[in-house]
Amino acid sequence: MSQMDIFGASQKREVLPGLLDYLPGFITAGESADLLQHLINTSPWTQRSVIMYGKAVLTPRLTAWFGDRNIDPVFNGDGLAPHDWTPELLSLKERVEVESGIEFNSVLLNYYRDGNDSVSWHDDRDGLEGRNKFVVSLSLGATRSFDIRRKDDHAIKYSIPLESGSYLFMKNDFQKDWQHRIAKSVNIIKPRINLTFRVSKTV
Ligand SMILES: O=C(O)CCC(=O)C(=O)O
Ligand SMILES: [Fe+2]
Repeated sequence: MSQMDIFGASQKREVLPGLLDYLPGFITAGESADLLQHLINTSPWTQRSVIMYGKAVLTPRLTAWFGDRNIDPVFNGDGLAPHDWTPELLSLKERVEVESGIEFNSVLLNYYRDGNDSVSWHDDRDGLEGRNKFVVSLSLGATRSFDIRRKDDHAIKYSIPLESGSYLFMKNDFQKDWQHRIAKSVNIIKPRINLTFRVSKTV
């Protein structure tokens, strides 16, 4: 898998023109470290299960979902309503809205305790509103590789290291044409939290 040349960038990089923008240092190192600890300690973490080959399997990561009160819980992995926004998450939401120009109504937190935690190939379309599924992803803590591949040709794939404090904007047809994952990485022992701001369907 080729490694994209995104090192040394201090401003927005168009990783895939019109589809994927990467902005390192969106949150400063100090604030990222504080937020990581705060979110680890205070978020209502749950481990979701998915049905695979007819059996319930625990997903290898912890999640917490926050959002507006009118969000349709049917589309959440465990069918539960999102938790109410916290002041910290609301302020991050406002910052990503200014940067992206999109108004979001929910955020999914994924907590990767170490390199054994992961998320397998998928796209982010379930439960999201609109034709184009715009998602902003913030990363805190350990750098993990964000792998992407084209749905119609899995040989077209890239790996983007998501640094602490970075902002990734998945826009236009990215979710329609590409899949993404965070693979396991045995030598990573530090935690990482990823926040994906979404426009979820409402009731
Ligand atoms: O952890 C990440 O960077 C990606 C998380 C993700 O793909 C998701 O929550 O849908
Ligand atoms: Fe995703």
